[in-house]
Amino acid sequence: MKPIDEQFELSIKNAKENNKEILFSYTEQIALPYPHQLYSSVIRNSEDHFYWKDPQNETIIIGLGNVLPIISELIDERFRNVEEKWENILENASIYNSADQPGTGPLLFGGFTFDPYNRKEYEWGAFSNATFYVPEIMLTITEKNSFLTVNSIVKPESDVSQLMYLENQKKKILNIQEFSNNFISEVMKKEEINPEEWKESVARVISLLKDGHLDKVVLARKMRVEYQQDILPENILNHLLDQQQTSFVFSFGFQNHCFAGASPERLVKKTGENILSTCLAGSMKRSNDEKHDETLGKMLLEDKKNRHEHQLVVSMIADVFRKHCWEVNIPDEPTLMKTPDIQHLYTPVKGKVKENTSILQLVESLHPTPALGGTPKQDAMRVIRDVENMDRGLYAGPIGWMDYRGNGEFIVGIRSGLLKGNEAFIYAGCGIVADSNPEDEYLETKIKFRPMLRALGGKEDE
Ligand SMILES: C=C(O[C@H]1C=CC=C(C(=O)O)[C@@H]1O)C(=O)O
Repeated sequence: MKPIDEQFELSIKNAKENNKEILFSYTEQIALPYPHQLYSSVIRNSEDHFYWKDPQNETIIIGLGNVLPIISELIDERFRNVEEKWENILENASIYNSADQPGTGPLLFGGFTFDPYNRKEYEWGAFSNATFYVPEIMLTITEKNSFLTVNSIVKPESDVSQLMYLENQKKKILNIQEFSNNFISEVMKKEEINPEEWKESVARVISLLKDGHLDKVVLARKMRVEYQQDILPENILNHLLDQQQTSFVFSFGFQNHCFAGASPERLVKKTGENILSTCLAGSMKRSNDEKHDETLGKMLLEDKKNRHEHQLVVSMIADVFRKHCWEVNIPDEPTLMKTPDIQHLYTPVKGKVKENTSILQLVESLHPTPALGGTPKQDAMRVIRDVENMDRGLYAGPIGWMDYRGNGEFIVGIRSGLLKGNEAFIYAGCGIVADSNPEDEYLETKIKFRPMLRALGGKEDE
């Protein structure tokens, strides 16, 4: 591969000849100059940024800056709209990448809100129904290698000074020396939003489930935490990385808002023709005592209500996979997935996808699974809109990335919160079925708030 300056000049020539703006992207393999403890510091002072890490540390992707936003306010068409815009950009792009590693080269990072039909609350003002962007500089760190990608929009009038600017920007990501600190300013106020009303909503939904055609509805609620000073996303990320090593850890900064969390739930991963999804539903608290923790796990595996909640998710994901795949692999029985605060029933679903099926088509077909919405899907969404009385924003929505080769990974944005100035809004929900109990569901959401509360430095509830 030719050096970056030669490739850049070729791209300028190309832009001039065709009289249009093109995306220039150049990826090189690098030796990472610092240890992983510094990763969270990379996002410091960067308004638009993202950080992504899967639980196995297979792929860490850190992006800074935003050279190309792809935003959609469409409702049903938002997935296709993002895909079309992305395809148009890629058609003319100048891409130089000799690595065949997924997650390198030009890549879109972002997310879809949970329900574009719902009203918007002020805290989610920065995010559209679909909010994605291509970062200016990006690090991709795999188990064995590290790659640096720079992206830039080349215009007919561009010159090499643009490249000098990019070289400077590269230093931002390569010359990190200082650790993020763990400092979080004092919590001034911590409030659960309408907890009693929420329990009443759960009771209403239970009676609907008892006499209607609905099988399951997931209801969520929120907490608001207020601090003396502005929250620094890098410090929250640092905490999440320390505390939630078995989850996907993400931070999505956009226009001074940051949606961050540690989600245990993959929506879909696509690598070539291989796809993978995770059915995660049915929950039980954990115990510090190993024996008791095992007993709790066994109780969960044998509990009829939780197995029913879980099976609805498996059936739905299996249907979507059977539609899009020529080979599907689903274990007969769930196993347990444990995070520090809670354990879940877990079934991984694998498939080999038919040709020409994109990751966004899969995201569209899967979202929301009955782990976040309910069954039947559309009726459950209507009930959530009616009774939840809240804008979920990106909470429980598909959050993730897709590269220019069509590989990518999306999770559902749970165990998460929105950081905005000196306020944090955090969210937790649970699956309601006919034999649920409002008080138990309330206690379950309390446990699900813990990972974010702990990361935010707020006192954890018992
Ligand atoms: C909706 C959430 O969790 C989902 C994922 C796993 C288990 C769940 C449950 O047992 O209810 C939920 O479906 C949340 O954490 O906010």
